[in-house]
Amino acid sequence: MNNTIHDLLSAVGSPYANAQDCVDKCYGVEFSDVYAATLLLNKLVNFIDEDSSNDAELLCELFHIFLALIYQQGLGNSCLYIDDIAGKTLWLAPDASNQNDAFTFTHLAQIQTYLENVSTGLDKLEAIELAWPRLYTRRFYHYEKVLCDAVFSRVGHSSLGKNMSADADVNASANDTGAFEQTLKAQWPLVFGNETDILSSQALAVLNTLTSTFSIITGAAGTGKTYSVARLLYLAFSCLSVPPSNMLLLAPTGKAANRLQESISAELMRVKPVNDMPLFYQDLLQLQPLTLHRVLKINPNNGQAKYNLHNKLTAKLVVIDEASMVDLSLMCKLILALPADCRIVLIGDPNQLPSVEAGCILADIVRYAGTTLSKRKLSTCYSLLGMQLPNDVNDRVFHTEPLTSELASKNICVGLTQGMRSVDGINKVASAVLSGNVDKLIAMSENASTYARPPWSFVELDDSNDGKHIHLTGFVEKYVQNTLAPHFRHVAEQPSLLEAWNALRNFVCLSAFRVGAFGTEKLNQHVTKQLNFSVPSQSGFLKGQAIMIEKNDYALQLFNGDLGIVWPDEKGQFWAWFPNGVSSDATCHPLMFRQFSLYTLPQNSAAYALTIHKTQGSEYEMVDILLPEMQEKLVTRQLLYTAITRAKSNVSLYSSNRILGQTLQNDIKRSSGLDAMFAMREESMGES
Ligand SMILES: Nc1ncnc2c1ncn2[C@@H]1O[C@H](COP(=O)(O)OP(=O)(O)OP(=O)(O)O)[C@@H](O)[C@H]1O
Repeated sequence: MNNTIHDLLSAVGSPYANAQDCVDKCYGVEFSDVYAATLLLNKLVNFIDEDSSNDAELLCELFHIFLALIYQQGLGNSCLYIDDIAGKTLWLAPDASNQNDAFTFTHLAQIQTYLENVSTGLDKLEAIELAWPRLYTRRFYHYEKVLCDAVFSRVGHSSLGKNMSADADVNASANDTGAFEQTLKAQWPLVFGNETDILSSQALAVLNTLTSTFSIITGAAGTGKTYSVARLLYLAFSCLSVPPSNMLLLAPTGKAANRLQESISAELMRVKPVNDMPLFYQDLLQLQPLTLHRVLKINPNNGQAKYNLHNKLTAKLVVIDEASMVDLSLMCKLILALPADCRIVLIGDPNQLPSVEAGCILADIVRYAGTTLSKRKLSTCYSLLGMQLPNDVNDRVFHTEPLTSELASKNICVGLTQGMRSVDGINKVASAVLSGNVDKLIAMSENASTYARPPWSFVELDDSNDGKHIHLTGFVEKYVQNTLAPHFRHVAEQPSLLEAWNALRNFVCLSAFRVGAFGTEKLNQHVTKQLNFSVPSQSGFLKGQAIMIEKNDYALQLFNGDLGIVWPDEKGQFWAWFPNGVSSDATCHPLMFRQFSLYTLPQNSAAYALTIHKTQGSEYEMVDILLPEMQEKLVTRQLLYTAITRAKSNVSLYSSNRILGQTLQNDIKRSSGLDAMFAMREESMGES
């Protein structure tokens, strides 16, 4: 068998003349996908018997199965479900112009027979793992297995302090438990002062986390996740004796880590012991959130982590914020590098956009394990504080439905549901998006018409020329002229940097993409054009201009996605200013800025309008969302949900009915085998 893609493709009797032909005929497939699938097949033919290696139909089918696997991984799926492709046509162009293009797979039984015929070869290939009906590349199979092992090995061990347990079924040291309870009762008024009869979901989430080695706190934006984490850190030190030096606060991106620092220190300031500030408290305030890449010291050239299975991190408590953005491979690397007795806490909103790379770990675990606590766990939490479990305690934290899995009885996850920040209307709008309910979304907007500036408005754009709706053509120019340019003119007119920054952060215009008529590039160009002669400028930068960093610069501590503002110093010289979080020194202004020369900044761009992806993890008072004028598969309900939940007070969506309807139909469902692995593990535990 020859080694070139061209030869291999023709040898397997594929319908393609060469790799480019395959790319042209399989809509969405990239050259690298064809290359990877060809390499796999090329290797496999060395390990299979002569009959099979001469069976053109089998090889052609295998080539396309490998191609589908690589293609699915590129879309963020960790595996390929064979039953999802059997008998189906893949890669058909949207206009379906040429019926000969794309590929139709044979039926399930035939694929199963093919894979059985080459099963010995697949084993020898070592790059592929078949866990029928799932097909993986070995790497992703290994990642899911590591994660499954980590969850199961940890959830069996609810723990308090060093060797303690809150659960009745695990042996506890009475002395240690007593000391824990005593300190907890003493510290409780400081952290959850008014919760003396009924515990909120936040308090229960913190107590659950303190008594578990693996736990999750989920909730939409503003439900108090950070509020809970700050109190968890405080109690972990005071009640479990975990020193801040053994705590790791992690986030998936530098920007998310910066934001976490801002919000955590603000929350920690609120639980500050008033007159008698213990020394450790200063250390807690100094706790610097890091990215996962940074803490693991991942070599950007080869992806190898300095800290790993054989060289573990020193940590007793690890909190991973924005966990929905962490991909499978990175999470797996982190878990391998953590000591077995280290508590792992995942924080995030599983309904937001999943990670850019493959995986949807948070959503997978939460779906399988549920977000409610058992009544027994609730009683334990109340009794730790010497409180009685009320008869009418909020139902939502109980297991209200029959448990579907063993893992669901392990009290892994507490869901926070009450919005503490945004007006209630925004949470309802976000829920309607998640349930895909277009009519409800539009109706909610009509009901809101009595407000001066409604919490939610849907501004319908249309092509129909009926005179009733804003016309799609020319919309962007008008929008910039009437809304976006005046906003930034207002920012530039502010008397001080701080006021300009606050004005800038008050409002954001979000678009789904960079390119296209409704893309951020076009919007930014239009704003620059509008403001060019009416706002002071220096070296091509306008006063009050929003600026976004596009590349990490560890030396300058500026990270991809960091947002800053162009503003003059007292001598009139323009600089880029980036907020520095909240100062722990109460005498300083709460918001400090770091100042950078405009000439030495890492790669950056004007940021009058931002993509939704770039604002994941940020919040604004008011948000405008522009959906693209064309139907796009990547514009999904998760994307819209993420955009809407950036708003604290008001959100306006500009789109047509048709595009909105299609967006809500595009529901990201990533394939992963975690559910199946969890179920198999439970089954094997049941048997043993
Ligand atoms: N129990 C509470 N009592 C009073 N204020 C609260 C409570 N819980 C949260 N808050 C306040 O509500 C706001 C939002 O909370 P927080 O930032 O913790 O939410 P979040 O879920 O972390 O949001 P995001 O996902 O956007 O980071 C904060 O100002 C916080 O101080």
